[in-house]
Amino acid sequence: MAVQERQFSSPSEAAAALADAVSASLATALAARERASLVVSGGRSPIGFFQCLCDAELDWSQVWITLADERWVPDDHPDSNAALLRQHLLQGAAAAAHFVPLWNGAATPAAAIAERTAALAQLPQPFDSVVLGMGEDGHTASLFPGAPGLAAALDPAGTALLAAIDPPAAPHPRLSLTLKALLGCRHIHLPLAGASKRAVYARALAQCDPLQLPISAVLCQSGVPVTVYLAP
Ligand SMILES: O=C(O)[C@H](O)[C@@H](O)[C@H](O)[C@H](O)COP(=O)(O)O
Repeated sequence: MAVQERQFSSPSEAAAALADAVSASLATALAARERASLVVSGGRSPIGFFQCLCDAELDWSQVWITLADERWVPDDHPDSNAALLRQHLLQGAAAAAHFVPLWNGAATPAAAIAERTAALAQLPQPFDSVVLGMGEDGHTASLFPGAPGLAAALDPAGTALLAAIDPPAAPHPRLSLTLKALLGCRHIHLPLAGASKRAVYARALAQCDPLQLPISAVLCQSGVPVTVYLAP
């Protein structure tokens, strides 16, 4: 396993440390390769991290950003992850970054896969950093337990970068990066706050059964280093 744990006394301390680590990974990438890439998750918990990261002193005009997953709603909908990013990350210095959204206005996530797969080629790959989240059902990105197509989206030998997912118990159809795409990176960061998420994380590490707790697919692999930022 390639998991390193870091403990923090509050979610805001964890968010600041995560922003420092991601900005250092982007600075290293820019020094070595001219362009850098970053994949981030939506949901509620990354807002503090986004607000710290957007002020980082980087040549943001050479940074390409996309999402680990998107809810299939217009990009001005309150549940849109793209809207969240525009509001909290693509601000200040980071407004100069190139954002490659997953939502493209197609009727369904499945109908968007071919065109958005081509769009993802704009990002330098492997991605420099992937920042994931985790739900209390063990989903990460939009790889939800019990969703039709989950096994294919979790296949490390699969070739697809995107999967259309209908979460059994969460709102909106989704377009998600597959496990293959998420692992195509130099480093994965996973911030986790609260006792319930910590308990799910401990089970996922112990059981390593991705169909039950999809985050296990990230935690129980050894190809890509994973840093977990734990906060109360
Ligand atoms: O669009 C999404 O819903 C996400 O990308 C998802 O994978 C998220 O990271 C987790 O559900 C955690 O969400 P919270 O941060 O809201 O707890």
